[in-house]
Amino acid sequence: MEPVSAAVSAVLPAGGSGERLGGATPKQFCGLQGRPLVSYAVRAMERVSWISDIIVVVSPENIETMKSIIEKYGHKRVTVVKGGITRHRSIFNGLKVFAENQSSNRLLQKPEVVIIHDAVRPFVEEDILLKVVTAAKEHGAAGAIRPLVSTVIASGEDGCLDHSLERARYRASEMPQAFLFDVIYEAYQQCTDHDLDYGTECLHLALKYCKTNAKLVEGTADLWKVTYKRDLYAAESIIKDNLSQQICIITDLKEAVAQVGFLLHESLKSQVKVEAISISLRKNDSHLQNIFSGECYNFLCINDKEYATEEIQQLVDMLEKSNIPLLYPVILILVHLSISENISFSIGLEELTKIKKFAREVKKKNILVYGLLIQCKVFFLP
Ligand SMILES: Nc1ccn([C@@H]2O[C@H](COP(=O)(O)OP(=O)(O)OP(=O)(O)O)[C@@H](O)[C@H]2O)c(=O)n1
Ligand SMILES: O=C(CO)[C@H](O)[C@H](O)COP(=O)(O)O
Repeated sequence: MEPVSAAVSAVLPAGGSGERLGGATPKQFCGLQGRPLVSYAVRAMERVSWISDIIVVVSPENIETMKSIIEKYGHKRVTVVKGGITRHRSIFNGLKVFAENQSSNRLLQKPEVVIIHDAVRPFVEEDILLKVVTAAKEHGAAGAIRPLVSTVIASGEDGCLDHSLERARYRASEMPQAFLFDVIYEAYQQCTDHDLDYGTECLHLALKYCKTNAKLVEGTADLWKVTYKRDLYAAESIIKDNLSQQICIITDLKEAVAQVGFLLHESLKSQVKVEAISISLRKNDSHLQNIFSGECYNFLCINDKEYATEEIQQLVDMLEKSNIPLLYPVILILVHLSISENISFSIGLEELTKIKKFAREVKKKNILVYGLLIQCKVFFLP
């Protein structure tokens, strides 16, 4: 991926009440796999190293809730800003922290490009963010689009069909969107109260007030906005699916063990995202740290040592020390590969008891340890 050659920050409006979803808790604070929806969107931004500040705009009564979410999930580079009564007013408040001195928030460094992304669209990836930011740098504004699912029609005053739009010509406007900061800030400053109270489209404000025709970028299907209750269930299923789709295979440097890891990698890679690393855990490898922060929750450690508890303990220590909170159960499968001429397992009862005890202990930390013994017999040809 080409590096981004502009200062970029992001504003995440999260100040709505989620009327269409219903219930007492606004949708951005609803838990998915035990973690609030807004935290997924913040995490998606935070993972992108070239985004400097992340502004989360929430209603005044939810400021403390948001601050505690930031604390609990260890979010970094986030500033919480008080929202307005409509989405446009919330976004405008978010932008102001880069342009105006305010009593409640310190003035932040103005970015060249600002991303605007609804906090209730949790699955935004770096590549689409990069596309809209690059296009915004060139065109002044850019936004993700999707094909329409249904035809848009207009009804007349009598409640009957007045006209319909040719579906193939129109697109649904989604998020993320990105703007040259000066363009979108100018548009918000110029726009009317009617725009702020009834408008739904930031790209439209840039066009109307700054004559900036946004570049439209084809987005992926999972950019949709959580709006109704069924969307929460869908989002939860996607999260579960993503978690089971990544595995990291760790082998030590011994040739036979590394070979097994390689073969496993080859056979799994068409089905799941596999990271295979061949390291000694003692080296506290930074690559492994990156895998943790990439939110991989499944690890397969293959070794041929008789006493692997020490190694698995190191992995657990590294997991705990990594910045990511252990939000879901981490699965650690310990494969003991015994390659010998004899059929008997070389791992002793004492070691098995130790592993069982260790597994019971770490289960309390949401880390599930499983053990597998594989005996390979070596045949020597005369
Ligand atoms: N006063 C508002 C209203 C909305 N939003 C945010 O804008 C995004 C998209 O808006 P929408 O899906 O319409 O959210 P709600 O307004 O909460 O939903 P509803 O219209 O069903 O009440 C959400 O992240 C929402 O929290 C905001 O920051 N401030
Ligand atoms: O899709 C969008 C941008 O075009 C917005 O997310 C959408 O307009 C928000 O509007 P509403 O609050 O009415 O759902």
